Parts: sequence; structure tokens; C-alpha cells
Amino acid sequence: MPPKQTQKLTPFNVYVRWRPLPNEPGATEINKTQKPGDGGHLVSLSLPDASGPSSSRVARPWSSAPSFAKVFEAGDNNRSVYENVVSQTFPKIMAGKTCNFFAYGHTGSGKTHTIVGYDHEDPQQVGVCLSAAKELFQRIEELNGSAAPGDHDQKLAVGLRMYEVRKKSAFDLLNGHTECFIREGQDGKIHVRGETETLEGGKVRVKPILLVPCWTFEELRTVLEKGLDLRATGTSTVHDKSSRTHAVFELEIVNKALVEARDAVVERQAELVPHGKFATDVRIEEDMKGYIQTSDGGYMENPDYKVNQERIDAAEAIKREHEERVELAEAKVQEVFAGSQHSCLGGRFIFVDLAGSEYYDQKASSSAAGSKQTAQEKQEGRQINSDLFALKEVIRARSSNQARIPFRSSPLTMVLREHFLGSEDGFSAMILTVSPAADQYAATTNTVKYGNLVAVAGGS
Ligand SMILES: Nc1ncnc2c1ncn2[C@@H]1O[C@H](COP(=O)(O)OP(=O)(O)OP(=O)(O)O)[C@@H](O)[C@H]1O
Repeated sequence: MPPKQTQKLTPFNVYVRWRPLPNEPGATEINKTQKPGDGGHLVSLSLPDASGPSSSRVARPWSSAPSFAKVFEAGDNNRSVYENVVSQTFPKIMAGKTCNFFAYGHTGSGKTHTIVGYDHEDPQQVGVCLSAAKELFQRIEELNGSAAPGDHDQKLAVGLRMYEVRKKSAFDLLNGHTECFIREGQDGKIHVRGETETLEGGKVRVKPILLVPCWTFEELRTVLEKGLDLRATGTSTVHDKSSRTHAVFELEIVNKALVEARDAVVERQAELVPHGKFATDVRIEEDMKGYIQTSDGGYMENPDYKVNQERIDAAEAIKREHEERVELAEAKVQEVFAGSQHSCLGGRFIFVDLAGSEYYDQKASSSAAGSKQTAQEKQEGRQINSDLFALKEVIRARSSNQARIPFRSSPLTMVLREHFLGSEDGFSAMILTVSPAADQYAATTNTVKYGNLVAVAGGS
């Protein structure tokens, strides 16, 4: 495959994408200009009738810093966005790195159009996620072609995970919209796992978000389309299929050995649970029998019972044995990576179709659904607002190499933590989708201001 033309890859590039002016009677367009400057493009916005200092705060002209990597005009299609933003990151993906892409903008501005697209057949219009999947299959087919015949464990596939983050949970779009809980484990890692399943013998399994390995592009597209049918949608004044959730699409290069090794970790963890619980119960029981409360509220050894340390040690030994099995299973995952003939194994694209940015600044945005919202919608709006704020803070903290990155401040940033950490040598980008309609001026300015803050910190 010929090398693609590349542009400078910086830690976090921010792009602006103008959607076409909606075809509505009387729709007028804002004045927008862009100029190349030192370090990026500068975007200036004003209303056609903005009359200087007397304009209200939200209607005032505004200019960004020269911070944007590129500006896409309304005539630029999804293919052009794909080629300029996503495709150039393939060398990183094929080296096993992670690259993250976010679409940020107000309702109806084109986030879903950009990430997934509404026409999956037309290569010019299909969203960047499916275009990336298509190119991934082309790349891995070349590698699979050179693999030893019969080596099925090493054959590469593209694993798809798809979930939406809503309020404090993630909902698995490839597993019947199952609610998954976002928690930090004792190991400091974030686990996104479903309900607890109790199996035979007291085994307790909590399934992670499902990864569906796909062996052809057509298979992946079918799986993705089924998942899209489950996306929660609400209504808004602008766009009657407004997405009120953050949708995350992950494409990972996997092979059978990796999928099986990860499944084995989940199994071994399930086996550990009853033994861990038994060891704790034994310790508590022995402590309760071995100590008695004194009249002043303290504790003393029970003269009539000697703590059965052997019993405690035996239960702890079985628990330790199962902990070691988990560690061995985890080591096996690392062995699969180390033993793979392909350095691209584990390479990941993460695409995030963020919820509407109108929730980020409802006071200033003329498009916010505001007064028509139910109490539940208002609560969701507050959560979206705090997620988008947290995302900006994480990007800024990361870009300025702060020692403490506030991943824990929202469920969205908790879920994305692994991807941000995994993309240290990768690449991250945000596409700001904006409308040129004059009645969306406040929302558009807010989107570009948000992106400007991210871009200035990110160094695009
Ligand atoms: N750049 C574009 N070119 C052509 N059509 C576009 C473009 N951007 C958006 N549209 C069209 O505008 C409509 C709304 O776009 P889209 O669903 O992507 O918005 P959104 O930002 O995801 O909104 P929401 O947050 O409400 O889900 C769709 O019909 C989409 O096809």
C-alpha cells in the first residue's frame, strides 16, 4: 500500500468541520473566516448584523487563537475528513498503538454524520469509523496472506466494542444494551463490567463489555448496524434524533489467541471469587469466636476458644492458589502479545460520538432544549455538562504533563482513562462539528471556544 501524505502529529489535534447550512426557509449564514497562523488555523466568527460593542454577549464577534489543525468546509465530505484526520494515523495503529478521535458539537451539527455516517454504502459519505474498519481489514488481509497456512490462532481480525455512556453507567450495544458499571479496581485500573452472574459452585462472573471479533468488513458492518439500532435517542428542539449519550466505538486488532487468553482471565477471576469470599468468612468467623467484648466496650481473647489459625491458613492458601491462576492467565495475555509475529496486535482506534454540547453551556446556547426538558432530562443534561467539562480538563492536564490527571472526575473520563494512557505514543484528535446557521451562532461559538481551549493546551 503506498504511504499516505502525512501532516505533523502532535499530542492532540483539533479540527473544525462546518456542516452545510440547513435547508430551511429564511436560514441565514454567519460570517466565518479562517486564516493560517503560527501553529494552526485561526477561526473568526460574527453575525451578519453584529453591531460592535452594543451586541449582546452571545452575539459578539469572536476569534480563536491560531490553534486548529485544519478547517473542513461544508463541501468537504466524510472521505476527506477520514483521509486528513484518521488515515494518516495507520503507522501508529500498525505499531500496536491507540489513537482516539472525538466528535464534539451541538445537536444536529454532524457528530454522528462524521463518526458513523448515515449512508454506509457510499465510500464518500460513510463515517470515519467504518472507513477506518475497511482500511484495517485491507491492512490485516495483507498480513494474514503471509501467515503460515493453518495458523488460525495468529490470524488477525478486527474486534469491535460499542457502548454508550449515560449518566454513571455504560450500556453495551453489542450485548442487548446491558448496563455495565464503571468502577476502579484494587489494581487502580478502571473496570466496566455488567451485572454479577452467579454460576454453579458459587462462581461469580462479571462480564466486561463485549468484544466481537469480526473476520470480514461486511461482518463488522452488520454487527455495528445492529448495535446502532440500540442507541438511545431522545428529542430536542433542533434534531429529533438527538443523542443524549456519549457513544464509544472501539476497533482493535485481535487474534483468536488474544480473545481466548482474555476470556480465560475472566473465567479465572470468576473462579477466584468464591474462594476469596470463603477465606474472608473463615477469618471473620474465627475472630468472632476468638475474641469477646469486655464490659468497657473493648475486646479480649476468649479463654474458651483458641483461634483456629490452621483453618484460616488453609482457606487463605486456596485463595492464593486461585489468585496465582488469575496472574498466570494475565501473564498469558502478555505472552500472546510478546509471541505475536505482528506488532499491530492490540492496535486500537477509539471513536467517541460525544453527547450534544448544548448541555455544556445551556445559559448561552440558543439551541438548548432547556425549558422543555423533564426533570430526568435536566439531570442527564447536568451529567453531560460535567462529563464534557471533565474531558476538557483531562486533555488539558495531559497535554501540560501534569502529575495528576483528573480521570476520576466523571464516568466518561474514567472509561476513557485506559485509552488516553494507551495513546501516549499514539495520537488523539477532536473534530468540532459546527453549523453556519445564524440562529445557532451562540452554540457554534461555544463549540469553537471549547475546542480552542483544548487545542491551545493540546498543541495542535
Ligand atoms: N457535514 C455534513 N454534510 C451533510 N450533512 C450533514 C453534515 N453534518 C450533518 N449533516 C446532516 O445533519 C443531520 C444531523 O446530523 P447528525 O445526526 O450527525 O448530528 P449530531 O451532531 O450527531 O446531533 P445529535 O447530538 O442530536 O445526535 C443529519 O441528517 C446529517 O446527515
